[in-house]
This record gives sequence, C-alpha cells and structure tokens, in this order.
Amino acid sequence: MTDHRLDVLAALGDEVMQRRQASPETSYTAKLLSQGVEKCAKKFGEEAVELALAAVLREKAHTTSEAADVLYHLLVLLTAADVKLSDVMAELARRQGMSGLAEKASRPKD
Ligand SMILES: N=c1c2ncn([C@@H]3O[C@H](COP(=O)(O)OP(=O)(O)OP(=O)(O)O)[C@@H](O)[C@H]3O)c2ncn1[C@@H]1O[C@H](COP(=O)(O)O)[C@@H](O)[C@H]1O
Repeated sequence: MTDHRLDVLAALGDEVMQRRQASPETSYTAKLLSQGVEKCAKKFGEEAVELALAAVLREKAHTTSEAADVLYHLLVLLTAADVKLSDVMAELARRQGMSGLAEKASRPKD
C-alpha cells in the first residue's frame, strides 16, 4: 500500500536542494549548507544519536520527532554530498524483495 505522506519527503528533498541558492540569513538549510559537508555530517550524526536514545528510552512521541529531524538532516547531508534522493530510492528499490542476508552476501569483498 502506498502512503502518499511519503511524498512529503520528496517535496522536502526538492526544497532542501533549492535552498543551495538561498541566503544563510533567511534559511536554516542554506546556513547549514554554507558550512560544508563536514558540518552537515556532524549535525546528521548528532540527530541520529538523539533518535537512537529516544527509541531506547521507549519515548514514542520523542522518537517520532527525532526521526523527522534525522530525515531532514539526511536530506541536507545528501545535498551537501551531491547525492540525489532519487538515487537513494533507486538503490532501495533494487534491494526490494532481496533478503538482507542475501544482499550482504552479494556485496563485493574487500
Ligand atoms: N524540516 C526542517 C527541519 N527539521 C529540523 N530543522 C532545524 O534543525 C535545527 C536542529 O536543532 P539544533 O538545536 O540541533 O540546531 P542549532 O543549535 O540551531 O544548530 P547548530 O548551532 O548546532 O548548527 C533546528 O533549528 C530546526 O529548526 C529543520 N529546519 C528546516 N526544515 C524544513 O526545511 C525547509 C527549508 O527551511 P529553511 O531552510 O529554514 O527555509 C522547510 O520546509 C522547513 O520546514
């Protein structure tokens, strides 16, 4: 079943990408992007830790809001890293139907 609320993620992804052109004075996203991929990666990592802690503490409403922060900061990080959300979705689609164990076994060995 398709949940059309997932369209919010794609729309936010477009908005975040457009913020590359915006002023850091008026846009939080533009401010983060102007500080480079390292700053965006740091923010993403912090938000991910906050999400993990909320989940471990079984705080459902807090986990929901931290997950929203993580998704937003993931979109900012992807933009900073010049990676398209559509390419991430294509990778997920490619994996669909394949067990995680089979996917792991199919990875190239170092
Ligand atoms: N979804 C979000 C969103 N989620 C979280 N955040 C911001 O992420 C920040 C995280 O909080 P922190 O206290 O950790 O950040 P901080 O202390 O301000 O940052 P640092 O000093 O650590 O750099 C907050 O300022 C939140 O407002 C977001 N900022 C923007 N968006 C959306 O992004 C779009 C573009 O927003 P602007 O770029 O601000 O126009 C809009 O649709 C917004 O709703």
